[in-house]
Amino acid sequence: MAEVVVRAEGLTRRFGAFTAVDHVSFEVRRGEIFGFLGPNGAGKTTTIRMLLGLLEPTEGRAWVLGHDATRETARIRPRIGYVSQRFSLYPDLSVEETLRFYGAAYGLPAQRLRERIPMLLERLDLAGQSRRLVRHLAGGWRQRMALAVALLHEPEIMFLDEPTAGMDPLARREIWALLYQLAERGVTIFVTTHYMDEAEQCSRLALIHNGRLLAQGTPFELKERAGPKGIVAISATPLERAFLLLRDWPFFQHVAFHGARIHAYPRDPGLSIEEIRRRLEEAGLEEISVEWIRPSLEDVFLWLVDQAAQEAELPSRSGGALR
Ligand SMILES: Nc1ncnc2c1ncn2[C@@H]1O[C@H](COP(=O)(O)OP(=O)(O)OP(=O)(O)O)[C@@H](O)[C@H]1O
Repeated sequence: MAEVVVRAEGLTRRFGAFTAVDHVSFEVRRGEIFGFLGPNGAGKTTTIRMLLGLLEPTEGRAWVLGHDATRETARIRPRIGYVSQRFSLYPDLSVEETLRFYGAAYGLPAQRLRERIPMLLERLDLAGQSRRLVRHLAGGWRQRMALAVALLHEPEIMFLDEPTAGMDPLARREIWALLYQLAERGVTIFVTTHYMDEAEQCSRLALIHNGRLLAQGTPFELKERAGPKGIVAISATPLERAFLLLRDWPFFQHVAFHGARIHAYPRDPGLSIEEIRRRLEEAGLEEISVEWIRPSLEDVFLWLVDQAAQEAELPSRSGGALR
């Protein structure tokens, strides 16, 4: 198994009485695309800031490349790259000038920059834009620029905080293709997202909500948690009535609308869907369809959030939606 390059143990950060990150533990291995998935306000940025040594943990510890993330930042920084949510670039510099500027600021030797800049422009498909001023670049291109800057010093780990926030689907896909290329070259990617389709593309995921890790594993493993048969998808008319009935029956631990259907997590994998159908019929519902399906990551996430809320008996704090 590949070496562990990021490790968090009970990482916790409080702001006054508010706990933004609550005893979070995970490991990231070299070459992985590790996704940190959670809605707005879940604690993703705060976790990254602790891993980067920008924020001190209130409790717990983290190690990056074997060094203490809080005390040994000087040894870590030259080996990692970071693209923050609110990175800023100089609008009056061209793409190539920007790379030269940051390369010099990082203290990279001129000869290394002469090799590195054309290679990055090529790899990030920026060669055609090299003379363009940053201020004339569209969002997706700016994001590539930010990636190129963060890659100048050949980092072993890239920390990316919602690198595709606000982008159109095509630009998002292109950024993800780049992340794959980087991972194939052995760069470890630690990426936060609230997009489910992006989470699907990660080698491993940690799901975070209200500062707590709800689960971690590969997308496949997380979906397998529902049990061997998966979950039950139900449609019926009227759908709202079916929802209220299903929610009150003891067969399911979590019931949620999913477009024009209802997705329900069975308490018992031996549940008979014929029985559910019969009960819906007896209740006078029409156009009934009941079947086993594989859950999506969104199903898994909503189920885990619901479970955590039930355990804590607290309403969910985070208003942010996952897409
Ligand atoms: N310096 C701070 N002082 C007080 N509260 C903070 C501070 N930084 C973050 N928080 C709070 O901690 C919680 C987690 O924030 P964080 O930015 O880590 O979430 P996130 O998952 O990255 O979400 P987003 O995608 O919106 O950035 C939020 O409720 C936020 O308001």
